[in-house]
Amino acid sequence: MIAFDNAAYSYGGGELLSEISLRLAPGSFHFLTGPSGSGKSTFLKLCYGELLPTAGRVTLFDREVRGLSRDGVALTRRRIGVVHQDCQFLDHLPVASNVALPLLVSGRPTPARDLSDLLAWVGLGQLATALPPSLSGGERQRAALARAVITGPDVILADEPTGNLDWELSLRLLTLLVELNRMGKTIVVATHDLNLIRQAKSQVSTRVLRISKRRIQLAGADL
Ligand SMILES: Nc1ncnc2c1ncn2[C@@H]1O[C@H](COP(=O)(O)OP(=O)(O)OP(=O)(O)O)[C@@H](O)[C@H]1O
Repeated sequence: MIAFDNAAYSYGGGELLSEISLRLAPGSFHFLTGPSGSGKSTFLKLCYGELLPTAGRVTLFDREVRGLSRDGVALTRRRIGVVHQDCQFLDHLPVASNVALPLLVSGRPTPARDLSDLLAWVGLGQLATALPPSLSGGERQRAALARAVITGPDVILADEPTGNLDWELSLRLLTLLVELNRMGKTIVVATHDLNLIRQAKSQVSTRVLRISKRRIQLAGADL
């Protein structure tokens, strides 16, 4: 589904990520860990074609990203939902409209029933008409997750989705990610939170990737 073959990335200085070769299989659940500044966000950006590898190959859904046209990249991105750490919303639009925005932008209809089901699933049914500035941190993250999945993506990438949440809210978000994985979605979560990873491991089969010295390795079972 997403494959790296000897891929590397450099922002212009030395290589930040080197010799990355891995496969994210359909339906897999991966965590990505590593020190601050080691390249976790950069790796996720390579996973959705926001960045192109500066060496080697990244293949998304059997198409090498470097060979994709601009439209090809846009179409590919529709199959990938991204939850950013610092999720941004259009503050003058209610939560429901913000969540539905990706469908609007891609010219697809938003069945009202689907939208209300999705908001209920993330626990925001009562806040559909609220404006984003009134949401708590946990509510914002769940709205961001709803927005990332409304297009029915095959892959969900989440960058420190629980970074600003307390443990209880982190668990709630994790439960939603686990449910998505059980529906067959491929999940990649960048996180510093080893407790979150341990908790996930008790619920679902996950693999942990760790960035160390510019390489990405499968972490041991010692988490
Ligand atoms: N657009 C950019 N131009 C130049 N350098 C960048 C750019 N984006 C990130 N970097 C640098 O690349 C390195 C890795 O950044 P990245 O955000 O991928 O790390 P991270 O592991 O996600 O960090 P954190 O855990 O702190 O979020 C950092 O040193 C960062 O300053």
